[in-house]
Amino acid sequence: MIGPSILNADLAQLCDESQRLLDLGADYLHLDVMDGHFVPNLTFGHPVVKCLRNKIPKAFFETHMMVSKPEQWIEPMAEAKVDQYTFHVEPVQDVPEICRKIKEAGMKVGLAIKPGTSVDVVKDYLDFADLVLIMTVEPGFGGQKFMADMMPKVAWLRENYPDLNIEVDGGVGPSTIDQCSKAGANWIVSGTAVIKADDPKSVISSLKKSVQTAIDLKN
Ligand SMILES: O=C(CO)[C@@H](O)[C@H](O)COP(=O)(O)O
Ligand SMILES: [Fe+2]
Repeated sequence: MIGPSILNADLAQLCDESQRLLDLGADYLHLDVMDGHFVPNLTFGHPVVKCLRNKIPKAFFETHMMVSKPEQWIEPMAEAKVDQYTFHVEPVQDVPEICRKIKEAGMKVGLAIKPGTSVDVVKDYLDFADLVLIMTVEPGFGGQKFMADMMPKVAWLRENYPDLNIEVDGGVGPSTIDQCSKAGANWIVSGTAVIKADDPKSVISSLKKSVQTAIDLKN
């Protein structure tokens, strides 16, 4: 599954850019929501996601919630018809409670961890989650360098939870995808590498091929 991040796209053309990426083979849209508090950057929130949903009724929307109070945005994002609510566990006291509220609101649950957070932190919550997002850059900005030293987290999760959806996000593109897919990631976020490519369709298809090849080799 390949989900482009539109963070580094022309946000004045959010709808056209999103539709273009879906038409070029993207499986879902990864929407980066930042509150200027959990991360030192601001993007957009549920009003924009809702408008985008009105224009793109069918695609799978994942919101990557880089926010200090993820509980605050569950209802508005559900109203905006978000499919998957992926939040960072670092600022949260009661992770199972947030997971329960997300599910109750009708969305899938993603648990995200920053590079400095051990994968042990999520292991007690996997029964409540549909996906774990391993950040491969410090959250906050697109276009950063991929952190290969996050791959042991992915590999450990894949080894111990063969059916878990594992997403990587940050600096992933044609030159780094093989490390991710070999470690066991099956949901791939790619921003700059897709958006800035001369041929985004072939980038999306090469990312997919790498993931599929790794899955085939394991089976
Ligand atoms: O969540 C984030 C950054 O915080 C990501 O979704 C990036 O925006 C992906 O962009 P690239 O690193 O692929 O350019
Ligand atoms: Fe993201």
